[in-house]
Amino acid sequence: MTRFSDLDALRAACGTLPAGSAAAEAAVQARQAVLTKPPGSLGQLELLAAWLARWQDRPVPRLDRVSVLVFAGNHGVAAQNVSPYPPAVTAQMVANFAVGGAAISQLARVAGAELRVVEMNGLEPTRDLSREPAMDADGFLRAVETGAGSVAPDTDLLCLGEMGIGNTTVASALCAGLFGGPGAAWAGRGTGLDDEGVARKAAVIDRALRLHETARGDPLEIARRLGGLELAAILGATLEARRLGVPVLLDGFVCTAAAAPLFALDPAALDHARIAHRSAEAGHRALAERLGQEPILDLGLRLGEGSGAALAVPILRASCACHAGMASFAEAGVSDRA
Ligand SMILES: O=C(O)c1ccc[n+]([C@@H]2O[C@H](COP(=O)([O-])O)[C@@H](O)[C@H]2O)c1
Ligand SMILES: Cc1cc2nc[nH]c2cc1C
Repeated sequence: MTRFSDLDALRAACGTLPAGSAAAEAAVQARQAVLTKPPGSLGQLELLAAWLARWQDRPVPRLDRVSVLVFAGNHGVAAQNVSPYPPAVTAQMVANFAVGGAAISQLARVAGAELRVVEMNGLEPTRDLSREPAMDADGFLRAVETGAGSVAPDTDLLCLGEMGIGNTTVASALCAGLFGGPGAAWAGRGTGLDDEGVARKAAVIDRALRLHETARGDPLEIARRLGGLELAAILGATLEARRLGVPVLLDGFVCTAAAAPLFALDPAALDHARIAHRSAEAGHRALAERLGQEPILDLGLRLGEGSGAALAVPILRASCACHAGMASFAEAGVSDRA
C-alpha cells in the first residue's frame, strides 16, 4: 500500500513515472500495417489499440478485466447554494448505485465492467474552500492513498468516476487555481443551475481564488485547498494506475479536473489516461484543450458517475477485437497494393 508521509513525498512520486512500452506500441503499429484495410482507415480505433498496448505493455492489448471505480464525497462549499440539489443526494445516490438503479449501474454492465463505489470519509463534508482550505495535508494525503489503494494490479482498464453534490464548483475552482482565469471562465450549470446560480457559483470561486492565492504554482497545494476528497482519490488512482501499467479512462469535467494537478506537475503524467467523453459542462472543452486531449466521445452527457468512461469501453473493445482478430493481407489472400 502506497503511503505518503507529506506533500513532498507525493510530489516526488509524481516526478518518477514509467514511460510505458514503446516496443508494445510499435508492435501494434507494425501489425496494423498488414491487416486487411487501407492504412489508417480504422482511424481512432488504430490509435486506441496502440495506446492500450503501450500502457498495458502488451503487443496485443486486451480488456478481460475492466473496472469502474466511483469515488463519492461531500463538500463544505455546498453550503454556499452552488448546487440545485442538497448534499444528502450524495448518500442517496450511493445507495442507488448499490442496488443497481443508477445510470452507471446499467452502463458498467453494458461495458462488461465491474463497478465499485468508494465512500470517502463516511461522506463527511470537506471544509468550505471559499472560507478555508478544503482539507488539511493529512486528510488530502489519506484520500490520495485511498484512491491509489483502490486500483487492483491485474486491471486491464480503469474507468474513473465520481459522485458528490457541489463538486462541479470544486472542479471549477481547481481548474481556475491550476490554469488561471476567473470563476466565470470555469463555472457551469452543474446539475442544473440557472444563470443567477452560475453567477453566484463564479463569485464563490473568485472568493476562494483570492483566499488561496499563495498556493498558485503549487498544483498539489491547490488540490488540497481547492479540491475535494473524491477528487483527491481520483488523483491517487490515476497516479497508481500509471505505476501499475493500467490505462485509465477519465469521465467528464470533474474527473478530468481531479487528475489535472498531475498534468500541471508534468505534462506527460496523463499520457496513460484518456478523457473518455466531452461533458456538456461549460469548462470541459477548455480543460481538455489545456491538457492537449480530444475526448473519445461527445454525446452531450453531463452526469458524472463514470458514465462517459463506461460508454467508451465498447469502443476500446472494438479496437482490441479488430487488432487481435483481423486477418493480414497475406492470410486472407487480399492484394495489399493500392
Ligand atoms: O463531470 C461532469 O462532467 C459533471 C457535470 C455535471 C454534473 N456532474 C455530477 O453532478 C454532481 C455535481 O453537480 P453540482 O451541480 O452539485 O455541482 C456530481 O455528483 C457530479 O458527478 C458531473
Ligand atoms: C440525481 C443525481 C444523480 C447524479 N449522479 C451524479 N451526480 C448526480 C447528481 C444528482 C442530483
